Amino acid sequence: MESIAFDAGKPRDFVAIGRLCIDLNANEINRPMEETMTFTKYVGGSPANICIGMSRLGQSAAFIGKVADDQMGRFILRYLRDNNIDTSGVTTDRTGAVTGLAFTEIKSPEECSILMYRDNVADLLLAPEEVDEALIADSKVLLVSGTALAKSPSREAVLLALRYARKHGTKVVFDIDYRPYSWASPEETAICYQLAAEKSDIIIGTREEFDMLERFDGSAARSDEATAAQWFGCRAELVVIKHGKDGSIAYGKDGSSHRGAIFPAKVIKTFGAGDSYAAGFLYGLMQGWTVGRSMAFGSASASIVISSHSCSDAMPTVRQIEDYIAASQQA
Ligand SMILES: Nc1ncnc2c1ncn2[C@@H]1O[C@H](COP(=O)(O)OP(=O)(O)O)[C@@H](O)[C@H]1O
Ligand SMILES: O=C(O)C[C@@H](O)[C@H](O)C(=O)COP(=O)(O)O
Repeated sequence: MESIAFDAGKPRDFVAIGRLCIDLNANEINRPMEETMTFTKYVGGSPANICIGMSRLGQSAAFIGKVADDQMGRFILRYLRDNNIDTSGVTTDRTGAVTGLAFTEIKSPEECSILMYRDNVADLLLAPEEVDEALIADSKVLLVSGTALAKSPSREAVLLALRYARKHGTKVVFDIDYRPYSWASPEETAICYQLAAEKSDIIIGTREEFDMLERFDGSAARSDEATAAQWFGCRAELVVIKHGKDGSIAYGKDGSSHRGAIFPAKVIKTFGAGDSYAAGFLYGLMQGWTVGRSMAFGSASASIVISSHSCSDAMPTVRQIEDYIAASQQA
């Protein structure tokens, strides 16, 4: 498969559904959390990061989600608007729910972890009746974050969004985005993930995330080929499996496969790699580029973000990625 066709007649490029949160990234890096005293606040949440990435790349983007009725919620809304993202699909909670927080621990470039505070979070209170059908109908791509399936009513909201996408010919990109602390059990996770994966055109995840999704589908150690074949039996036309610093592999329904190499990076922290990769990769696909070229663009985007302190705020422009690729080719 060389490239993917999107509905050129739709006015908006991209809409994402899922969580809008706050990242608090350790300022004193290369230390355990116990010894970290100060943090910098950024907008976070994997689908928010990808949406910001798409907007930085010049794509018209919108978000469907829910924020808390507090200073953090207002900060998120303002940041999205400042980044040219249509927030008409973002509602504000009125029940006293809070904004999800992700404190990041940067012990070393290889050893990063995230401490999440996600009790009573507003993002998981998005209700089906708050999903704007027209926003999905008017967008070429709907990006679904798997974490939004973790609880009702957000779970039903996402399933309805998938239905709207199908009805209106909007391509669905499913980013598995597994965050264990959001889920009651691995069994619940696998079953909900399957409901979304079987309705998706492009599925992106790490090997570990696909293993979670395919928990009931055979042996523990599944090959990437077996994973791709399973989802081609449903609706998928492209399955992308990410392998950290070992790069990525994309399988096309036509039997093709493409390996994505990595670009050198002065790694500060590894989180944000997947989100920036997704933004760069999807941007490439939406330009009609080949899968291979789109993967390279995504990998370079990831290297820029992991060499930076934030995820959302560090999302690069097309020019930055092109310059990064050119510089690494000269080195
Ligand atoms: N240490 C690294 N150096 C350079 N690129 C990296 C590194 N880690 C990840 N990447 C890039 O980011 C992509 C996604 O990273 P990965 O860690 O697999 O996803 P996630 O962040 O979702 O777990 C990889 O395919 C690769 O292109
Ligand atoms: O997704 C979150 O809630 C936290 C993110 O904002 C965070 O920065 C992160 O973990 C990024 O995830 P990744 O791109 O999958 O590494």
